[in-house]
Amino acid sequence: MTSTKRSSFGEEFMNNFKNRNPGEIEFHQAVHEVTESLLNFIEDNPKYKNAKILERMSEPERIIIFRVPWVDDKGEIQVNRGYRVEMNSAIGPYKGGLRFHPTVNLSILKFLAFEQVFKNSLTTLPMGGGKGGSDFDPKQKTDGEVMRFCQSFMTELSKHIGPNTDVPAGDIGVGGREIGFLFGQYKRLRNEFTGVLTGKGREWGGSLIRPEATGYGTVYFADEMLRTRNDSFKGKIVTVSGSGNVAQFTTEKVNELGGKVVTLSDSSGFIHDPDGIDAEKLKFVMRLKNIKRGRIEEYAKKFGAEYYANERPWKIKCDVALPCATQNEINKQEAELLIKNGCICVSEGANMPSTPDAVDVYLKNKILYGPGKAANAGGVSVSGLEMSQNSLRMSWTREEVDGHLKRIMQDIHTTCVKYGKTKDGFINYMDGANIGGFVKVAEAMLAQGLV
Ligand SMILES: NC(=O)C1=CN([C@@H]2O[C@H](COP(=O)(O)OP(=O)(O)OC[C@H]3O[C@@H](n4cnc5c(N)ncnc54)[C@H](O)[C@@H]3O)[C@@H](O)[C@H]2O)C=CC1
Ligand SMILES: O=C(O)CCC(=O)C(=O)O
Repeated sequence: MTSTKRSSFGEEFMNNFKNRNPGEIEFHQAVHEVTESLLNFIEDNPKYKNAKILERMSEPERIIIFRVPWVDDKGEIQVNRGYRVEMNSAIGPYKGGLRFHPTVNLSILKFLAFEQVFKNSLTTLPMGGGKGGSDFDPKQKTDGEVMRFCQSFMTELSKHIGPNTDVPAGDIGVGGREIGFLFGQYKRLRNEFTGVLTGKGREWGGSLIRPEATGYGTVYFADEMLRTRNDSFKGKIVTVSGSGNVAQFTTEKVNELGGKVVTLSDSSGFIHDPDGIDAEKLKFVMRLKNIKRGRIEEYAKKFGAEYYANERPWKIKCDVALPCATQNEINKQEAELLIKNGCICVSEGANMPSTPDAVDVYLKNKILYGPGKAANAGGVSVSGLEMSQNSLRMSWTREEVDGHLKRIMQDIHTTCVKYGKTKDGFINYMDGANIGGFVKVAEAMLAQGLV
């Protein structure tokens, strides 16, 4: 096959895809990245091309959009929009988080749901892909307001989900509090106590290690990558962005493995603490973010660290960078700065935090780059284990779940190496994750006929 033919398939596919999804730039970005990785593979395996697998995988099986009316503390009616994108169920029930954030729109949820399909396939567990959420902003809302919103959101969503159909979980703005309110309303409406959501509390069907899993997994994956160069976290300076669920447990695990985390951020700015964010300081961050729901700037005031308003942490010199906040939070200039300052490894706790030209910089410089769909798959993996425990009506110990998580992250790493190793020995984890995630879903779709 000539390279002209290869690129013309890609171009035609992307043009059609963009015409079908006008203006959805994040969705375009996610599909384009996967397509680039898959072009040669699909040309070499015409069964996938003939069955239009990529065309089908980039079209959601179903999208549900609904009105979410609720009453605020002043007695005023508020109206938000709710979504669930059910992307692909070839290898299991739809599975993926809910995001509550004012920026939520269809493009963002379709990109997240598309990524989730590949990620869930990589976990080795039987989970399809989906994602949902709302443009509701939980910031500065009281617990009562959040509860009323969640109850209204679930009143509609409950018609479309179920433990064998679609199992949502948390994402940005959706943590233990929100999952509790959502679960309570589902149970009340359906009169069923089932594993319809993951990330539940320990006492009511949740799994140990689920809160920690995404952050721990991101660090386990980075550790696996470092091992390929006979290296480890010992003595490494690490920059982390975000200060929510993923950032917190990423920091905890880096500390445990002997590295030093020197930054955290939120949407208002970042803090730099050259002495390191140790266990005591991390406890303060957890209280600040999970209970007080305050701003990261307060860390600087408490511990005398530097605070940089409206900036991101990538100008700080580091060995390892772990973006754990949101999409497109590292651009080309920032990626170049990371390399210039000696960064040797980027492992993505967030979904698609690096812009395409930032990824090009990592690959051109042959640093260790773990894309989100591989590096942050630990969260959904333990969600899968939560579903297994719910089905068995059993709870596994912390050690058991952590052992499974470690093994799954190692398996994902092995898959990336299998499909991503280039002739000169460099491991292109992006290609590896995209091809490795694709094959299992594509084979299932071929086996199940035209659905
Ligand atoms: N919670 C989970 O299990 C998983 C989460 N992820 C991804 O990890 C990332 C973080 O999610 P969580 O920690 O769960 O959410 P969270 O709501 O607990 O924390 C989000 C953090 O990102 C920061 N943030 C949000 N928007 C930002 C912006 N525009 N600029 C700078 N900072 C911003 C927030 O201030 C907060 O610190 C997201 O990309 C999410 O999709 C990926 C896999 C699983
Ligand atoms: O735990 C889950 O089901 C979903 C986690 C998630 O949303 C993600 O992996 O991005």
